[in-house]
Amino acid sequence: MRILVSDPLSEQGLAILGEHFTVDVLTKLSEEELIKKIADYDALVIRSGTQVTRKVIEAANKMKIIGRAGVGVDNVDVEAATEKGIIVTNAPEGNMLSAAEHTIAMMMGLARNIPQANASLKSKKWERNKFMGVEVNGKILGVIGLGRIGAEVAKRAQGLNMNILAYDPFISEEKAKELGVKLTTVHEIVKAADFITVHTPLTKETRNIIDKREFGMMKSNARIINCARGGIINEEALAEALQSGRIAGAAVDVFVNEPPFDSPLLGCDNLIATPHLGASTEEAQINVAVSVAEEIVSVLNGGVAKNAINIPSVKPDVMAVLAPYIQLAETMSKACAQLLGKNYERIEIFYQGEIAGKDTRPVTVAAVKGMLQVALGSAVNYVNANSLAKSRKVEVIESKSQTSDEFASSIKVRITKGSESQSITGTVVGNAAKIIGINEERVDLAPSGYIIVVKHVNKPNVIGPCCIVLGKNNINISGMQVGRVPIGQVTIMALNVDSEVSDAILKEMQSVEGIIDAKLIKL
Ligand SMILES: NC(=O)C1=CN([C@@H]2O[C@H](COP(=O)(O)OP(=O)(O)OC[C@H]3O[C@@H](n4cnc5c(N)ncnc54)[C@H](O)[C@@H]3O)[C@@H](O)[C@H]2O)C=CC1
Ligand SMILES: O=C(O)C(=O)COP(=O)(O)O
Repeated sequence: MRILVSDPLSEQGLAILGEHFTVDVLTKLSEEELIKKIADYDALVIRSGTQVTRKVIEAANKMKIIGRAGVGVDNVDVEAATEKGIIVTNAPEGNMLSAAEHTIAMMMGLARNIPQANASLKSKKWERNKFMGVEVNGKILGVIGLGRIGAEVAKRAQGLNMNILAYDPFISEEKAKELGVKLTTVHEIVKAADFITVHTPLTKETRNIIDKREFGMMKSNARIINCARGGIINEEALAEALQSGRIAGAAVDVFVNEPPFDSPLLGCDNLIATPHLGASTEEAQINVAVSVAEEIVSVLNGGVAKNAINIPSVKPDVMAVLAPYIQLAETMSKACAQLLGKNYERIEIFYQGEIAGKDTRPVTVAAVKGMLQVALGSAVNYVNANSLAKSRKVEVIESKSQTSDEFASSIKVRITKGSESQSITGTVVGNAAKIIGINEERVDLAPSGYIIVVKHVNKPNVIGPCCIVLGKNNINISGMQVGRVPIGQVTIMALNVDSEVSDAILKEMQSVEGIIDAKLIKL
């Protein structure tokens, strides 16, 4: 397999990849060059320098995984990758401390005009009065985005005796309390803070979260820092606020366009800037490169992606419990879709018992995958199953009940088209998965191989002739389950058979008096 590394990656990461695959390091490729080359590769490793656009992804016909050696994936069209079934993964923790330290360094540099004073002295000037600074001690630091990096910045700033206000709609009061941080709104922060720092991803919601209006509310001695992503703070509004003296200064590591040679910010004396150096430490680069390389080795060898952004990822201990159910759910919905035999408009997955208390998202994705695979084959995988279901307008419904009947945990998959539906129930006993129900009938079947589901009237001389058809055609029956209903009523018989059964044989079975239908499920 071949890996393309299109941004600088540390030797340690390259060595891990090189042990398993052919690795090409080709940096600074244009979009056109990348499109031309990408079809040859099974995985792509990037940092912030490569734009992985929809066009690039459309050309990536062998690609299984895109690994971002760092945090931000705003340079990847994740939606396009998901539709194409490509895993997008990152290294969420490897550069967190470096980015937090850089933020603190930028704040201190900003407070004491260190870059400007350094440049002045090196041009043989001794301007002690010009570079009067401020202390950070006792000041208010507003943190917008209190995730991994935001929280590390808050902790370090507390060490400098700063008081922290934070805004993050996804952080609980409890977590904020644990960090000793007061949660409030963006507007309260911009009004009160002496220093403001942003640490969100760049999204629709966070783009321009600090704009002209927010600068209008700030104190005149406010200073603002962006070591997250260009565009979270509107660059034109920031340049105007700096040039007009509306605020005292800014420190910026990241820009809307990089390199930002046309940015109005570079002309502002009260701006200090670095060329996207937040993650540029020896330690961080080893961490992220090793993390992403190990992830790629795991995925391309059929293992799991721990840090995937576009598939539900769960902790390894939870995964150990879920794994047999993931396989079972996929098999059951594959069986169910074959029984229904037509396009479907809804899949329902009912979780009962202990499993209902777990994070069942990977099991649900597996059920959706199993159903779609019947029609779409290998074009569907864990990454694109949900998005394919959505684009085909198939509703996915999960429901849960923690009360269990005779099994500690069970799953029922029901697939519906109009007024017709089919359902299959299964469970895991020890490590063995089994199908315990087909529609309302109780069965006990291994969920593998070939199963013929025969709908018939419960009366004499139906099952025998039906089995004779199989025997006559040299099909061995390895297991049989018959639903228990009163004589004269309709029930099902499920037959495990050892080889494939042709349509002609199924037809012959259907012609037996009392047989209503006979369908083959291939698992
Ligand atoms: N300058 C550099 O070299 C580096 C920059 N970064 C950037 O730093 C940023 C933060 O990274 P992490 O802390 O690792 O990510 P994270 O995912 O741990 O934290 C992001 C936080 O932002 C919050 N958030 C999301 N939407 C929000 C909204 N609308 N308003 C307020 N908060 C919101 C989330 O709840 C989360 O707590 C990312 O943009 C990342 O790309 C990361 C590493 C290095
Ligand atoms: O990890 C991130 O989000 C970063 O911004 C670091 O970017 P880089 O890998 O240094 O191009």
